[in-house]
Amino acid sequence: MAEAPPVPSVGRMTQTNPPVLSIRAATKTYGSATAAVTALDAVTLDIEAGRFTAVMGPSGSGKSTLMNLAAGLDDPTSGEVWLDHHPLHRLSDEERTVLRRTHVGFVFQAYNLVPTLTAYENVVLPFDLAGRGLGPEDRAWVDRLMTDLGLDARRDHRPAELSGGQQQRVAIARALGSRPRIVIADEPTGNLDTRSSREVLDLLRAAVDDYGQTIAMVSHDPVAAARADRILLIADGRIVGDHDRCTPAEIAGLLIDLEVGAA
Ligand SMILES: Nc1ncnc2c1ncn2[C@@H]1O[C@H](COP(=O)(O)OP(=O)(O)OP(=O)(O)O)[C@@H](O)[C@H]1O
Repeated sequence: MAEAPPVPSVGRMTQTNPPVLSIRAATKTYGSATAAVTALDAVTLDIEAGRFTAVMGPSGSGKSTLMNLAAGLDDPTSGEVWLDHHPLHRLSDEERTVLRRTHVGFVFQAYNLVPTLTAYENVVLPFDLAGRGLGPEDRAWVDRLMTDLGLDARRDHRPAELSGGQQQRVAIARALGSRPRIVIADEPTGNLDTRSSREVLDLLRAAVDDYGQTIAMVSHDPVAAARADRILLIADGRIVGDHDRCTPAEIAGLLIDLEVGAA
């Protein structure tokens, strides 16, 4: 099976798990000539299996671009993106779509639930999209997720009949239901109040601790990022910091240093 080239021996010393995602010298440029914007600049990194990684950085620093490349939603201008040993940078759009359906779960700030489907139907939608039904094990897993996420009494409700926190829990159940190799969460608590945010972060943390899920989360919130095992800092399209678990205060300090450094 093909492999990503090894990551250069710099950065954190605590990496122990094999990578699910390997990005090598990935550059993404939008536009051309004088209007060209380098959104990502030769980024190299591994996202390890079974860990919760937070990606932080100022607005426009390249976080969404990085996540889009990681999920195969977009192509690097140059460089390599390997997802679970699949070279995304060499696949066609169609091949990437198929791989995404089986390998990637998404949680967005705006929930992105299908309004005409019930909570349960939304959760099992990835199985339908991937063209596979639910086996008995899948059913048991989805039922367990619905229970663990406190959604049993809301199974047959449509998104409009749910609170923001409940809708985000449905989105998390949908992302975890098909046991993807990686869950990509883009500001998952951005629209939630403090209590719902904490619940959502507890669930993401539990998915990593109890189910061995791999999660990469973009967030602006130091409290959210403090739940992660690793904090990646990005500025001007480059990784400028790579830290093991930090407190919210430490993360806030890192972000202030970034802003001050950029001023
Ligand atoms: N489709 C596009 N066309 C042109 N430029 C783009 C496009 N998408 C992103 N950019 C530019 O690339 C850079 C990185 O954008 P990106 O959305 O990745 O940043 P971000 O860190 O996610 O920002 P935010 O926190 O505000 O969401 C920005 O300068 C942005 O203007």
